[in-house]
Amino acid sequence: MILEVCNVTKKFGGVTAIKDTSFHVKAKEIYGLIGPNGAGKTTMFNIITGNYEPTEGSIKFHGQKIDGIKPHKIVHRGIARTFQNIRLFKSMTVLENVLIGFDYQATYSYFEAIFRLPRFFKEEKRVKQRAFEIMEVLGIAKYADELATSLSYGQQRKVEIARALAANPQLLLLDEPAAGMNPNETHELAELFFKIRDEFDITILLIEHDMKFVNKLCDRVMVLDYGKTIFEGDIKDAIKDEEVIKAYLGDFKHA
Ligand SMILES: Nc1ncnc2c1ncn2[C@@H]1O[C@H](COP(=O)(O)OP(=O)(O)OP(=O)(O)O)[C@@H](O)[C@H]1O
Repeated sequence: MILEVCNVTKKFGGVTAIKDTSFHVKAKEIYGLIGPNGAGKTTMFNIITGNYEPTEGSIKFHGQKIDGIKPHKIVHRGIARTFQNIRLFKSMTVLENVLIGFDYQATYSYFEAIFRLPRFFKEEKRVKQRAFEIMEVLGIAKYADELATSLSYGQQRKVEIARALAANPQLLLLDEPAAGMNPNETHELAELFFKIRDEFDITILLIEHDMKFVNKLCDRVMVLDYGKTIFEGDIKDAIKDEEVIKAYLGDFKHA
């Protein structure tokens, strides 16, 4: 088991955003976290990535407790994420944005960097090469020297995913990756995630509203409604589940 969410509750003052929720994700699975607006999905991501501490319960990654650990240390452990609203550096190129994801992995010292010693150059070359490999897989290498914000919305999402992959994660968390995309782009994105899972040998946990996309991509899902788990299991069963259909006001019919 790569990720175990155990009886997590998160309260913000009087608001209970997540209530006694548990689920687990297996290695190389594509797992969906779904539910209506305000259900607690992003809060769950923020707990897994160390941005929030759970009020109760715990998170285990490869069997080790990670709740209470700072976000940058969780990235070191092997969990990277993208955000609901694209967060790219506006004045940077696509390549520079991807390179940001590598920073913590630098093996040269501050001293070696200042004096531009050989290890610095060797490491810089290795990192740049890896950035191009990642951009190649995502089909954005041709835009390497363009300003990231000059790309289409769909391509910018890929830059964000490339940056997350640069951290060399074992678990990738994607917050509404298909938001704002047209059906063609969404179809292409689903294929890309299968490719990413296989080529980078990683597990994907994603939040998504587009049920067609979830149905195509996910092995299993967890459905939250007002912070409570209303379904956990196979996507094929989720789309037939009465309570899930009710919470989604029939959205699943289109899946
Ligand atoms: N930092 C915070 N302080 C106070 N309340 C918060 C905070 N973050 C989230 N909440 C509340 O927790 C609940 C769950 O919010 P959350 O953003 O996790 O939902 P969501 O399922 O991700 O929704 P959406 O699909 O709209 O992104 C909401 O009632 C929200 O207002």
